[in-house]
Formats: sequence, C-alpha cells, structure tokens
Amino acid sequence: MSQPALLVLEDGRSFAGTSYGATGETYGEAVFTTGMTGYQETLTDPSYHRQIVTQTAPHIGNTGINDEDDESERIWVAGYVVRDPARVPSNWRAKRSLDDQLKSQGIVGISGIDTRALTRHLRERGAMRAGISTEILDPSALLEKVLQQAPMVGADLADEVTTAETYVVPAVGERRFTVVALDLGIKSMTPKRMAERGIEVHVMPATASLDEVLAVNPDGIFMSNGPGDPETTEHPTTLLKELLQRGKPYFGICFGNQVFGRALGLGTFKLKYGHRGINQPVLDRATGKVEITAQNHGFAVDAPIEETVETPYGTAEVSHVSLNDNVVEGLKLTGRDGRVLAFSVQYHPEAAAGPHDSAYLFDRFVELMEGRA
Ligand SMILES: NC(=O)CC[C@H](N)C(=O)O
Repeated sequence: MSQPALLVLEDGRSFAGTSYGATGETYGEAVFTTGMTGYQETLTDPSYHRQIVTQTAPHIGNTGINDEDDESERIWVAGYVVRDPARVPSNWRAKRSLDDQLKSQGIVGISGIDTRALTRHLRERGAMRAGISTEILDPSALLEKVLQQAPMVGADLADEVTTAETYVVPAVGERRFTVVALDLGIKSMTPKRMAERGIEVHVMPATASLDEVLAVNPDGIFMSNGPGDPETTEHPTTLLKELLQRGKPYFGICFGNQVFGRALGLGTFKLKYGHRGINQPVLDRATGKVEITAQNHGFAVDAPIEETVETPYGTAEVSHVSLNDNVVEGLKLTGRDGRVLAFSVQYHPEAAAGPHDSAYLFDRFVELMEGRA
C-alpha cells in the first residue's frame, strides 16, 4: 500500500507525495542532478552524503540495482526524490529493485511529486536545507525540524566518509607507479582507472600524516572527491602544501580540485545550485577542446580566469572552465621551466556514470609522474 510522504524546503515550499524506499524522516541539503542514467552510481557516491537528491529524469529505477556499479559500500544520499519510480525493474544485471535497495539501507525517499517544479524552485532560490517524512505530514511541523539542521556551508564531512584503514588497489599488470590517494570520499572507479594504467594506489584515510604518506615513497599524490564545504578542510590542505613543497606530482578530482585551490592560496565559494549531472560542457582552455563531463559539486574555486597566480610552488592558472556559467573547472600549476607540476579538475574523469571524454586526464597524471607533462 502506498503511504503518504512530505518534502519540505527551508523556505517553506512543500510537496506532498508518496513514500519511496524506507519510511521515517530524513534531512539534508536539497539538490538536483540532471543525469539521465547512473542512479546507482549517484546514490553510492560519498560526495552526496547529507544531500537529498532529486533526479530530474522522471522515470528512475528501470534497470534495478546490480552487483557491479556501486561507487562505495553503501548508499550515501540522505534522501531521494523521484517523479515516477519503475514498478518492475528489467535488466540482465539487475539483482533487486531500487525500492528494495533503498528500504534495506534505510534511505527515506519520496515519489510522485512534481520534480520539475522542485528543480525550478531550487534553480531560482538555490540549494537549501530540506526534510522528507512519512511521519510528520504537517508542513509547518516538518519545517520547524528542517530549520534546526546544520547547513552545508561550514560542514566538515571528510571524517564521516573516509576509510578507517589504508588499503591498496594493486596495479593491473606491471606496477609502474605508486600513488597515495587521500580518501575524502573516494569513488571506487577512481583507483580502478589508475590501476588500469599501472599505478598501485594506496588509499589512505583523510587524516593520514605527512610521514605516513612519505613512508610509501609515492611517485604521485591524488586527492579525491568528497562531501562538505572545502573551506573547512584544514588537514588535507596543509598536507598538500607540504607535498607540493617537496615537489610531489599531484592530481585532484572535485574536492581534490578545491583542496588544491586552497593550497595555492585561492578561496572557494558556494554555488547557487551547483553542477550535478553527466552532461556538463567544459572547455579545456589550452586546447580549445570541449568535453562533456560528469559533475557533482556545490562549491567552486574562486580564481581569475584570464590571469595567472604566483604561488610559493609555481605559477597557477585556470585550465578548464564550465561553458554553462564560466565556473572554474580545473587548475594547473607550472614550474619556472614551463613544466606542469600538478593539476586538478572539478569534474569526474572517472565518469561512473558518465561520458568518457575526460579519461585522458589519468594518462596526463602518468605523464606528470614520468616528467613528460
Ligand atoms: N564531488 C565532490 O567532490 C564535491 C565537492 C564539494 N563537496 C562540493 O560540493 O563542491
């Protein structure tokens, strides 16, 4: 039997719908993603921790849940909003339905609401706190609880998603390089993309010390995607400064781009409603090429696009920009001899789910470690 559910946004707008997934109540930042496919990867991406995710694609759950596509060991979204869930999943890899998966992991969702109206509202007013409940069905009572929640600005969440212990993803074939990947909420596809290129990846907790990192004698350093406000990330930023000082090649993705920006002395800021989806156009300013990229970020680096920035480690510049709104999508650090020392992107070259236009960036990381970049 379908049970009623209520979604309330912090500005008082509310949507009445039907329970989807687990019953109960949940709170988080309401955001939307424009991915037409890849809901399994979205749900299990640790960067969505504490976010209530709305899918703009109206029909979700068609291919069920399989045993291969998880990006981590659990669903991380705080809540899930879909227009019209599939009643019967159908795919040769499907092991169970999305509804059952949400239920078994205790993820509260809502269906049957006008997700276009919700998305337009978030686009006009910005991402904001929200709550979903199957128990409190009075909008003003739920709103009261929404207003008690902590906002995303100022949220330091790496410790809540990072690995407890270091683990090693072995290189496929011959080991050519050793990389330390600081886990700020890493997606499982990222070390796989490196391993495919002969990189042995030591995935370390977000709290790993400089000594622990150097003990592995890494050829390169990587920092992952992850949830929360980059302005709160003190330890990874300090660690990265120390590693850049030592001339370690660096590659960062998403949160790793924001940490890199901060290590270079740049600021970060919250975007109105962020970039989430697998159809986001990005310009590579050096080549003039456009990539269609997978993205999931609510914050961005504040850097001058046309100018270079002198830093203690070299010259920094914006390498990639969003073609939708000119937001910084990549950074590059160059030494006095013109060689690239470190780089990062705000989007997801591991692209799970997503287009593979940006896979070349993992090759660029290899070239960086070979001293050829
Ligand atoms: N996917 C990510 O790494 C997101 C980074 C950061 N939490 C943001 O929202 O911008």
